[in-house]
Amino acid sequence: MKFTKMHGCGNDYVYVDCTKEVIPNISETAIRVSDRHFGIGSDGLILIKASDVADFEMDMYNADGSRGKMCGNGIRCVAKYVYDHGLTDKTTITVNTLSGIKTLKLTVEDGKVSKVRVDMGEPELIPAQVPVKASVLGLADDRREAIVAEPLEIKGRSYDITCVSMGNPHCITFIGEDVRDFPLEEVGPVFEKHELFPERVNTEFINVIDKDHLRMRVWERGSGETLACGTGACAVAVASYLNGFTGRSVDIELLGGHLEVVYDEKTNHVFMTGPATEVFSGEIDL
Ligand SMILES: N[C@@H](CCC[C@H](N)C(=O)O)C(=O)O
Repeated sequence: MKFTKMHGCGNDYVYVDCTKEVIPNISETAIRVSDRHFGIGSDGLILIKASDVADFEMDMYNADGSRGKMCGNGIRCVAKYVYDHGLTDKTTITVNTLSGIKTLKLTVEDGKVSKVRVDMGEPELIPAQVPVKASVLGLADDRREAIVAEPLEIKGRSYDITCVSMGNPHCITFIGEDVRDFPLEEVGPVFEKHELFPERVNTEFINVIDKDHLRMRVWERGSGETLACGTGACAVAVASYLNGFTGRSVDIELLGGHLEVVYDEKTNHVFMTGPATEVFSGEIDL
């Protein structure tokens, strides 16, 4: 299998051009290639496919082989791949995902994509759609209002949580201590598998730096701690705005870089801008 390793702010995936390759047993292949000791080493596997409804299709798998509906960092890298590898010469492209068609605007410098702006669509706030089982928090399961700053006890500590889907479920909590010192490995898996989240969850732990800046660490369902999460950053921008911590435009500092996110008032869409980087290409026997 020919592959290309790419990352967006350190959130790294193995990319396969499935307009040319056919992958057997995709979940097992994702587990195998993601292994950082016995495989290529990545947060998961992303297949780039032809599409009947958009310019391309993205099919993404986490490191544990589970399928993701959307990947914010991944989709920027898909855009870079298809442009830099000559699959398109368009600088505005559409990509179909399990959470709908996204439109991406590519910035090209010296013939290569350096930066991508993605229209991530509207955030989903209705608890049952995120999905979140609101009754676990003592709220009605058919509630239409967002879950914003509701207390949840995890390992003897109360966290105020806000729940947002950006095509995949996110639980956001703003904490007082420096996120860089937070025991994510202990706490992240407890959030991920909590009964509140019927499809597991991605959890973001956030410091508010000021009205325009946030610092974030993330525990992703299916991959554990990653250096960045694009859908997570978008969910965080929405959550921070709903909590009144920031305005509609924020710079988010992640362990692997920065993402700019705008929660647009007119369209109710979230726009994410960030880098995409190719690391190396290779070939692996499956
Ligand atoms: N890192 C991604 C999100 C990947 C999928 C996620 N772990 C899930 O299963 O929901 C991003 O950049 O958005």
